[in-house]
Amino acid sequence: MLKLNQLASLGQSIWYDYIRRQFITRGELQKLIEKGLRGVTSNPSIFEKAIAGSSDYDEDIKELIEQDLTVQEIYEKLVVKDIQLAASLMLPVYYKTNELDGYVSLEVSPTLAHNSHATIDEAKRLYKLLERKNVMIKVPATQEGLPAITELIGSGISVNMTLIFNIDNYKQVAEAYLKGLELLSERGGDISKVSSVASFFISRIDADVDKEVNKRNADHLKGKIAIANAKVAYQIFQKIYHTPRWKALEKRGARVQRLLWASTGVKNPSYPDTIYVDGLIGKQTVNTVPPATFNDFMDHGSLIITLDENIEEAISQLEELKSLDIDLDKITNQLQAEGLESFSKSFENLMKAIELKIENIKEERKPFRVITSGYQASVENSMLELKMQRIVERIWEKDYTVWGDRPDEISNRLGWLKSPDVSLEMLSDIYEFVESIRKEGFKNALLLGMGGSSLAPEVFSKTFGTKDGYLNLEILDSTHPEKVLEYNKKFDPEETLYIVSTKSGGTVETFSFMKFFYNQTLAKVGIKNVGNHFIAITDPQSGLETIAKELKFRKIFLNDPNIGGRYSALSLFGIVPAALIGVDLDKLLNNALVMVCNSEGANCPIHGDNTPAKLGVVMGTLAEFGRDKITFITSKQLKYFGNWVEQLIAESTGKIGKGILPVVGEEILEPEYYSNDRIFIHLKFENESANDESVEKFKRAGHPVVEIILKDIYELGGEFFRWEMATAIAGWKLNIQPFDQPNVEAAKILAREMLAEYLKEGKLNQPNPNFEMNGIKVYSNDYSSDITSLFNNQLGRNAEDFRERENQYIAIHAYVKPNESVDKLLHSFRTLLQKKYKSAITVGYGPGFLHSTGQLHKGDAGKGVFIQFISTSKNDAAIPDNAGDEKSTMSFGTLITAQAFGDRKALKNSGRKVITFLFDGTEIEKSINQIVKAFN
Ligand SMILES: O=P(O)(O)OC[C@H]1O[C@](O)(CO)[C@@H](O)[C@@H]1O
Ligand SMILES: O=C[C@H](O)[C@H](O)COP(=O)(O)O
Repeated sequence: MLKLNQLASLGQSIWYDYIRRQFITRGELQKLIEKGLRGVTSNPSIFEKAIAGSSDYDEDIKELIEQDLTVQEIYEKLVVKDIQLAASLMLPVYYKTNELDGYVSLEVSPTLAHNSHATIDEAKRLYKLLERKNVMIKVPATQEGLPAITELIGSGISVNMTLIFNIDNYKQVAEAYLKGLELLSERGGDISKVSSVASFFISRIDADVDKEVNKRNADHLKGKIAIANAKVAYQIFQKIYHTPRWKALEKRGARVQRLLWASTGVKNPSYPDTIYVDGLIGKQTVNTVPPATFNDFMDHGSLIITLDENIEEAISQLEELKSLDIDLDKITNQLQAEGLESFSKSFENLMKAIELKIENIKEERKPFRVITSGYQASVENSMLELKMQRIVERIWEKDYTVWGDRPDEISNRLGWLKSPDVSLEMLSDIYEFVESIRKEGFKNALLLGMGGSSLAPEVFSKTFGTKDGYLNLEILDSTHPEKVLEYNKKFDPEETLYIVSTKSGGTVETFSFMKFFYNQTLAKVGIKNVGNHFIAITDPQSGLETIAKELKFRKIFLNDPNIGGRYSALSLFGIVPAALIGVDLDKLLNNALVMVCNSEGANCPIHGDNTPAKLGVVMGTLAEFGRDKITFITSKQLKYFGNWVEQLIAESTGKIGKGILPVVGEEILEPEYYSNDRIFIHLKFENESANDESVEKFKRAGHPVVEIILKDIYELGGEFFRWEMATAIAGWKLNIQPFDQPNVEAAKILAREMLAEYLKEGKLNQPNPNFEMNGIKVYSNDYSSDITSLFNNQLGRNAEDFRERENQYIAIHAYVKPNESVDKLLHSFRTLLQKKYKSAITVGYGPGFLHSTGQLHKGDAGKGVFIQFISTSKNDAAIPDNAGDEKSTMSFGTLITAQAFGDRKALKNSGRKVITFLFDGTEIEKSINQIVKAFN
């Protein structure tokens, strides 16, 4: 028997907490009905995401604009049509279950929740408008909502009472229902024809109670109270529907008002994903689940009655809560008020989203546009393939076979799909933490981390800047001793919060920074206070968690371990640093949620506007045609987003002899300097035209272009998600596993070997240079003895020479202290190289890029040629062996040199050409200039 039918035979119906037009019209709802789905619920947030996040409604909106309707009227037409369509599909269930199930719910505007009369009038009006028997009108269970339920039931209208969190409130709802039935009976109505559910919210309770429980170290109560509260409600339900008063109504055909478990998606990723389904199975109940929970339950949910089990335990858990001085009534009442507020906000946002849609449609604005330039047919074929193989749907079902034969490093790397939701739940905790930091007078935050643990915070710090009264956030991801020392001078430890950020909890650079700054801070503020200046962001049970506990860090943020570094922007790794500079995370994450909605399976890129899927297909398909250099042309303000997306694409796709090379920060030249291996991404704000002309030229020259136009910086929330999903889809297309980084380890091993030798012999064993030029040591694969012939031999005399091997690129690896003037120099060298070789040239600082593009450099088809600049340093800084201890066996200078030569060896071992220049750090600019001159 089908799983949902088995569940129904245990007395529980599963409804779906989700709706959107294509989900209904493309047959997905029908498929779920065939699997045993018995109802649908909606709420203002669901409609907000559906309408703002897709083009599903655009055709309707176009027609409605013609009719000169208000935004509110347009909204109503859209949702009424959705509910009617869904109700028609559900009608057979309604009849088959003898009118028990088969309902679709529509909520009255939450803004009316404190006005009984207005709610009643509105509910009646909507019911009439819907013209379907199998609909329920959703009414918030406020004090003013209670008389509404009596009147509505008394008028024969089926009602879904929503936003119930509290036991007493539930009793009031049940009482109002009974009164409604009695009223209907008095009025001569047929009480067997009316139906009702009481939507009792679950996971939001745990999310709030857990915070209080944490403060009291009562870990055993975490994740328990929401279910305990629901079990008590269920006991009350059973009592109410056994009273003589009920029996009398039942005789006349009345149905019980079933408890409907709502908010049953897991908000805390460390809890089992079906906890709020498995734990709440019992007779005469409904559970309305969001799509992710539905998939999880179908995959591994259990089918055992649990609601009647362990009631004593549930009661004692609630008692214990009281004894800990946690007032559940207060929390649940507050939750109702907040729930109402957030639905009202969604409602407002929804109106704004419709307004924007209307504008976009009227002005034919397209915030996302692909110009395929001759590849249209191939892209369309890939889209079809994507559709036929149900790739988007399977990603949301967390099906690892989209990318590989084994689940390893795939199944436990898909947590990012839920990051915006999960992070939203954590905001109040994070804000509380930020307030405490601000109150204590911290001025700076220095984030210590590499790759995925540092790039999103850098986007936030450089793009959003610091809001008044918040911290100045900077990022340290260079082990160059001069850079480390610069921060030591720049930031007074007394005013600084150090964010030690590493998923694995063991990255050598991050640990070295941590030990260094710990000792500096210890010297300044003393052992009692030093821990107060440090926080950790890491995975549970990582090495960092252990050490952070030992060193008494003021806070340890434990991230969902099912998220890889480059996919962590919208998780704690990105949002904690963002909160410290005052980014409005609610706005950012809601923006991401709209993109989540845009990327859903219901929004097929062929029949809809699933832009992440489209983008991923375009990236993957064009790469197969040799257009494997994805070149970002961005607004100045969005420059750092380029660095984040660079890691995402390079580390995800560059492996097993394949890869897409991201090119960011390139000077924009005339089309003649580019080969036919490019695809351009034009990412800009609206009303901005700085690069439009150049982009037009690229289009005219036959290059494919993707245009993405943002309204404001908060739309970056959506961009993070769009590119994550697109990269995952490009991975499918290219037949690679996008979540591992198999070649990163190679360079690490070789660097470690060098360091081990150093520890044994007291010096680094560097290879012998080929030749020296004015103090610059030069290393290469050939026998050249001057720079000009070296470049000619290794790169070629001209573009034709260089491009003999199709699609080559040059990557400049700079193991020097990053600063503005060096940056300029490196980029002008880059431009010179590009002009000469008419090919893509990238620049990255070491060792940062090792945690980003380094994977692709060693993992792709060997298309890169590498130029390393390594500067020694006069001022070195010792890396303490242990935090809190002066003893040191290695310095940052030694570490970075070992990393550079380790990577040189790793690149050579994998058959790449590498040219290395080693020079004195006091004369970086002079040295680079000399090299550039010789090249010229
Ligand atoms: O967060 P962690 O574990 O310190 O890793 C930092 C970076 O290093 C890498 O693992 C590559 O070395 C990246 O994937 C990651 O973003
Ligand atoms: O009908 C119920 C609501 O739509 C829903 O379950 C709310 O859940 P949430 O807490 O996940 O927003």
